[in-house]
Amino acid sequence: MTDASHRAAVAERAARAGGIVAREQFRGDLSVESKANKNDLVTETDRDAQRQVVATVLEEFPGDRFLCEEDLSTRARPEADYDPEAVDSIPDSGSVWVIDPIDGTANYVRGMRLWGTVVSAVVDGEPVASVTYLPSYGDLYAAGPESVTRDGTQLSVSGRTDPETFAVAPVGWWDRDDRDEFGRLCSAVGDRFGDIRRLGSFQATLAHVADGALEGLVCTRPMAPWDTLAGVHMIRQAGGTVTDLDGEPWTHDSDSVVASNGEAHEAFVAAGNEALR
Ligand SMILES: O=P(O)(O)OC[C@H]1O[C@](O)(COP(=O)(O)O)[C@@H](O)[C@@H]1O
Ligand SMILES: [Mg+2]
Repeated sequence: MTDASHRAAVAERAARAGGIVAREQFRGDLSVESKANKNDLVTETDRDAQRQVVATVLEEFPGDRFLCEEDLSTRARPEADYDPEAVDSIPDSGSVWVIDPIDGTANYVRGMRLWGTVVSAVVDGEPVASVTYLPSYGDLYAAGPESVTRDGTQLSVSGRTDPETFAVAPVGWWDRDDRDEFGRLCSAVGDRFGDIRRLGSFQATLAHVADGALEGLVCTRPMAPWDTLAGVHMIRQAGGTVTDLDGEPWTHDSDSVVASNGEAHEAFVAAGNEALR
């Protein structure tokens, strides 16, 4: 087994393990707190699921580093041999695991099924394996070095070529003072494409570009690697295109995300830039 395939297997096992913890508490009696604002939510379950993901990874890769959405200050598990080492950005060299224990916490809290547990294994700055597990749907997306699958079936992006038939997601959310940017983005997307979706989980939206359900998405804001990295990797393995608003290939420190099936990518870039004007 190569190091990459070992990491891919562990990413899948860890995402499943964390997702099962979250699924057990879904629609239960949740303890909900807000973080940066009233609508930026975290539950105790986010932390429980993250602990499970981290503990599963540490069983196979003790000493590896982690970039996680939630605080990593507590031990992975009481009897763990290692305190996990947290980093706050993706290092250029060495390995790191990027984790969002529940992407779509607002959906989760509302009892809506679209949320996922997301794990990427990154080596020398690049993802070698990414998994998005959507426990309430039972779907597991997994990207390795050469392909991406959903529940074992290989994926490719949508084959549609006519933008007037595209379904496109304007992604992200804004502070109240900047919210007209979202309005402009919806308008710019509506002017160019057939239909709009906003799903409440960035990683699920990216997975749906990889599986061809959506033709693309536009996010005009900087997002964290746990919101983006796994799904960007999936779209590339499915044959799609992912850039920033300058049309340059997306990297984990890009300040925007434009993802498409590769058809009319310039129209997606134009929609994002129009929203910023
Ligand atoms: O697709 P939408 O509705 O724009 O939602 C995107 C939002 O979903 C999220 O990916 C949800 O993330 P968390 O639940 O992990 O906080 C946000 O990062 C992002 O703002
Ligand atoms: Mg989250």
